[in-house]
Amino acid sequence: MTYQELFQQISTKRSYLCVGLDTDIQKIPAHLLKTDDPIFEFNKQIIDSTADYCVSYKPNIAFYEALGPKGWESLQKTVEYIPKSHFTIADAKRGDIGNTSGLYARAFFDKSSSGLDFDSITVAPYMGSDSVTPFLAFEGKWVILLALTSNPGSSDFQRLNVEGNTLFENVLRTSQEWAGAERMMYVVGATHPSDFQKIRAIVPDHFLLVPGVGAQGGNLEEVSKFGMNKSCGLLVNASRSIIYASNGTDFAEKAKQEAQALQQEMAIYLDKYL
Ligand SMILES: O=c1ccn([C@@H]2O[C@H](COP(=O)(O)O)[C@@H](O)[C@H]2O)c(=O)[nH]1
Repeated sequence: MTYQELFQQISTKRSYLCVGLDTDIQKIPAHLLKTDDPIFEFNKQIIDSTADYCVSYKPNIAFYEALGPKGWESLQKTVEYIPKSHFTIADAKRGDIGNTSGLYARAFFDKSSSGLDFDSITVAPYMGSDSVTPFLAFEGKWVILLALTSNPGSSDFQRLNVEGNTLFENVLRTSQEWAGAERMMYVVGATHPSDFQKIRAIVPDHFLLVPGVGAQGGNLEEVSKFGMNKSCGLLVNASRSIIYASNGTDFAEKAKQEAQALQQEMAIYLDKYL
């Protein structure tokens, strides 16, 4: 999916919501455990009930790889089930020496090799350019680079001063030499609302993937007010607050209500801040 196509989806849906598929076998409703593939059955019903209100899905790979081959199978079926109109994110936080990164890229982008065909993958920038560029060798695929993550430990390294700027600012500046806004996004946590203006000054055009709304307490209006650009430029993720809104037989209906409420709020901010 291209930058323009993503913006078109956002404009049509009046939503910049990304639903996080952090599907935990220990948290899904008991009645699904009787099915052949409870993880896929859960995801399928979540996707059916939320697709009208979001533009993206982000399976967090840890939840699937923790289950071994069965988990990878559920992941593959899930990615295939997501409508093509929705931007898919493998939240895998990969990155290694060049030849290894190339294989990670094949694992998530090359369907003929791995069975997976994500639009994008989250990548850690710590190992530098040669750890990131192999992902960009896959035409049309996106890298979403960790910049300022939502967790409390983000300040341990990401805010360290390096030659007058924080490390995350250096990540934002240097990585623009590797790819432009058409191929690269950045992770910026919703838990850092006061950093968005400074970040926008460095990356005015890029999309930001913003986790941390919902269970982590980030404020959607602040993120939207300070983070939006002329193409919206935001994909705001919520995982647990949507997919675990209920653990009963009504889980899909409750997830729909949560996703719809976020979409309705986003529609207001698109009018107000775009
Ligand atoms: O900085 C980051 C990067 C990734 N995440 C991931 O996003 C979701 C958030 O889930 P919630 O349930 O909405 O809190 C999860 O997959 C994280 O691993 C993040 O939270 N922060």
